[in-house]
Amino acid sequence: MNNDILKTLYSEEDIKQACKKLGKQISEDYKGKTPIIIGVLKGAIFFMTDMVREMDIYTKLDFIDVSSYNGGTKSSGSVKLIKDIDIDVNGQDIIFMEDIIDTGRTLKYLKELLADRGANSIKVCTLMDKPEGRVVEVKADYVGFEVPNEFVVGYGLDYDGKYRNLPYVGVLKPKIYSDQ
Ligand SMILES: O=P(O)(O)OC[C@H]1O[C@H](OP(=O)(O)OP(=O)(O)O)[C@H](O)[C@@H]1O
Ligand code: HPA
Repeated sequence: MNNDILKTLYSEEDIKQACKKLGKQISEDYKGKTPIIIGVLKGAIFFMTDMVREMDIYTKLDFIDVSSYNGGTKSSGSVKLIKDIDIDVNGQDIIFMEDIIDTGRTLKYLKELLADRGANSIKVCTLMDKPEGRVVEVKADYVGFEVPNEFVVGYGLDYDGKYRNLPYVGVLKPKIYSDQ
């Protein structure tokens, strides 16, 4: 699997430092509160589990699964809800945990969904933000890295369902992609 990687963008150590910094910031911002941390499956699993252990506040955890990429590198344009959260978010403070914001479609859909359900506040924490990929306007509140306009894999992010278990974030060799 490692042989498919052209270059590393963020090492395990880079990611660890980013989680420490963001965890500290969120702990300060949410002091005295118990935010509901919602991990956006599947890509955010590693980031979420590392992040919550860097927070020194009470939290409640839940997960939502949406999909719009059908395995390749291009967004299908429509976001599909696959698994909903269990917690009632009415009046609650929400922090979405994302691995990446690219076109912004996933996040826009999720923010609207929970705003309709009466959440008190909705913020977004993402490991990576790809501003050049944006199709709809949406912003993250906590960002680990601003990434160039390349399709990245690893640390939860997949291409064709694979590479999520790479412990770092990288770019694949061009011959691996079948849709670029
Ligand atoms: O800003 P966008 O263009 O909407 O892209 C970002 C979303 O795309 C990926 O999820 P995907 O739908 O591929 O599901 P996955 O997390 O299960 O891989 C990623 O994990 C984000 O949730
Ligand atoms: O660059 C990316 N890599 C993996 N999954 C993604 N989903 C949106 N953008 C990306």
